[in-house]
Amino acid sequence: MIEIDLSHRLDAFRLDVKFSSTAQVTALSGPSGAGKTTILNAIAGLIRPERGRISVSGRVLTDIASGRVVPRHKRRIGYVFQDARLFPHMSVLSNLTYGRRRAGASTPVEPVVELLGLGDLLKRKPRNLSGGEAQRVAIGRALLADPALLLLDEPLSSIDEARRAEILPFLKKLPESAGVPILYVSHSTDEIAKLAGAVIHIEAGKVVTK
Ligand SMILES: Nc1ncnc2c1ncn2[C@@H]1O[C@H](COP(=O)(O)OP(=O)(O)OP(=O)(O)O)[C@@H](O)[C@H]1O
Repeated sequence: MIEIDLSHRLDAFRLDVKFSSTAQVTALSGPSGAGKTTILNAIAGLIRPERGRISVSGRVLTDIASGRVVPRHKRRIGYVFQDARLFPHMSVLSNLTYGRRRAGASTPVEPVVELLGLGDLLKRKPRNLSGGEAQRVAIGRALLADPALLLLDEPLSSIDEARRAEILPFLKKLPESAGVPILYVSHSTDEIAKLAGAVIHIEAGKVVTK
């Protein structure tokens, strides 16, 4: 269960949202500039909202009123950005185990490699991966840090149609096989229909009921 109630201002932009979800995959949809990434950044602890409360699976990560703001490295939030942001000098395997070492997690590597179909890629450098493969590695790296919630910010937006079809099945089976709920930003109604159990629609910094 994720419970979000926050307000934040970025210059002229005002975010005021309240929602909760018990779905395994929750989609955040809405037009460009609506505030979706700002919500993910607040959950990940990259920004401190002016007001509000964020809890994930009963654990309070942010509660401005009581002064509780868990530092980002202790949040157990996996964050996968639009571009994979892998370490270019490291092999796929080193990229995968980096998050795990950093989080002090002991998640076994093999099931994640299998789940995401990375077995043949482990020795490669990121420059030798397709966009879809790189995103799968980024998701694997986030999963191996044993997150309580996985944030995916349009993970397929920089990937062409053919490669999207390649990665969608992996995303679909992720919550059940990895046991990690997902909050997923997407503009694509098709993707949302295929993946999400709940949809939160954001427009101009507010939750809109459709
Ligand atoms: N650091 C910042 N300073 C000022 N305004 C910002 C800053 N970051 C974002 N904004 C503004 O806040 C609003 C929300 O941005 P945000 O990135 O959360 O939207 P989004 O819904 O994720 O958009 P997109 O789908 O295009 O990624 C936008 O109007 C954006 O211009």
